[in-house]
Amino acid sequence: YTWPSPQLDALEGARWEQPLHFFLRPCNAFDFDPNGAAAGRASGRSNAADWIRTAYHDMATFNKNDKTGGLDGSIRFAEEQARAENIGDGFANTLSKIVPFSNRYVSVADIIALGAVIAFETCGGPEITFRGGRVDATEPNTAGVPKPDQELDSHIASFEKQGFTKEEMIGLVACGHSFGGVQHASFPDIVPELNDPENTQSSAHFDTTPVNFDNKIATEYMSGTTLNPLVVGHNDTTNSDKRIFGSDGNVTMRGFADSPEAFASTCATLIARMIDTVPAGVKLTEVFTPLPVKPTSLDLILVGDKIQFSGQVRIWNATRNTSPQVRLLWADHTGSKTNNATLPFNNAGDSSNERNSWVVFKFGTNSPFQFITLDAAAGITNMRFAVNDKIEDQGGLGFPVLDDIFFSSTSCYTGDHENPSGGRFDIAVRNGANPTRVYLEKEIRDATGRTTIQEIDVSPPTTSSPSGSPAFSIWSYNPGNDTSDLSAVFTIGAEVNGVKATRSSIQRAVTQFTACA
Ligand code: HEM
Repeated sequence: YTWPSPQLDALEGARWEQPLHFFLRPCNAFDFDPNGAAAGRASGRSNAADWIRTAYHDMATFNKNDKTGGLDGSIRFAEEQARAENIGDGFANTLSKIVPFSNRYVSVADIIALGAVIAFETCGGPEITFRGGRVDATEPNTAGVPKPDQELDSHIASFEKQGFTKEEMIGLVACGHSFGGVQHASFPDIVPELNDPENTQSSAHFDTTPVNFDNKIATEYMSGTTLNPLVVGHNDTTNSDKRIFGSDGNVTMRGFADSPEAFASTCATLIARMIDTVPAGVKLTEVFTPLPVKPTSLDLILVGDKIQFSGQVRIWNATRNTSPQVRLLWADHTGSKTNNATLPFNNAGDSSNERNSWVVFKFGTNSPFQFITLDAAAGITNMRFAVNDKIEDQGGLGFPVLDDIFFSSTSCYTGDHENPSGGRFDIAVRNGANPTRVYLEKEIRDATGRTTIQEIDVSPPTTSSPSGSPAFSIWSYNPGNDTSDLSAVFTIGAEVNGVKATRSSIQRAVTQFTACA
């Protein structure tokens, strides 16, 4: 895709930089057992397994006939979690970790899908094709997640309704049950209390490698050594994996046991289909690859007749040792294309996950990084980067920068810095931009946990508005003593020629400016 796209930029970071993978380091990490982890013991459960099960249970309500249900974040509703088909605390645990990573561009449902993708990719599984754009349900879905005590025919019918054939059912269950196990607490009739100090949650595992993806779920099943509690459980009524795995005479499972590659590629296909099972009307994004060069966190602030410009640029597939030299070249409103600055390497900033590494160059954030100071009238219109002298400009398009509407350093707060009693947001609007509306955007969660944007109108200039550059006018918003606005962070939105758009990726609070004179 072409930068900038607020939604794809956010999804690209979440999907490829994978901040969620820190919760899966190591893959047996489990954050909800103070007696186990605190005492240095294995809990027998893992965040990774819970995330995969959460994605499946959110999706499994899909009804292909009327295209309702599916992966839409409805598992976050207490009413769904209270159903017998969703027994256990795995869903609440998962959501408490991953939902904070959802935002205006990445829905709760996208983050649930991504949690499963990242669990597979971090813990030995295949790469899974990911798209974004899922829409969060506003109410619980109809029940429909399979339970272990159902008969084979009803499982076949259930997967059929979810959009999967019998063979695909075998695959999907085997892929999921490559992780985790059955807990005593949720299924005391299937699993006894294990009294194992290295399995404090008493989870009877589906295979001998419960925190990693591999085909042991199939090899152990085929060789008859499996301890899978849904295959060799003492009560045959709940041996659903046994009925499902054997439902085609073991043809599918034998294939998985014979070929780890075939199992991995089948899982990549089926898990991708599972997470792309969404209700009618939802249009998923394209599949996107990591941008080789990606500007992020760009910020402009008007200071007198100058603009302080700061931001970052991420270089994909690089490490500290192979770090390139990066120069920023930019064009401005005077037509000059020769401005340039060499970007300092952020020493803290080479990062990696299980699969990728990248380096981040920062400019204009904290010492020792210097602001790039622009003449306010000249501003900036477009960036290019020279990476080891090779020009990166998205095939000639460059990286366009909107410098028409941004915060002015005359914004200020009154009273205590920690606890302001008042203040003013000043917004610089370039003469000629002619917005019909300028507003502050506050990201809030609605009553159902979805992120929405609250807009607060900013007033056009008055004669007493502080002046800085003759190229700009100042619009202002005074929150009075509204403590919710004085403690909040905002981006700026504007409507120009009937088109509404967010102007900056950086959120600012009134206390990020100086005290009012
Ligand atoms: C007929 C279909 C299925 C049945 C009856 C079934 C049943 C179960 C049961 C009883 C548990 C134990 C839960 C607990 O103790 O809290 C479990 C765990 C799990 N299931 Fe399934 N499952 C099915 C399909 C799937 C599918 C399709 C996936 C994913 C693709 C999946 C992923 C998981 C995972 C990862 C766990 C482990 C959770 C943990 O260790 O905390 N299951 N399943």
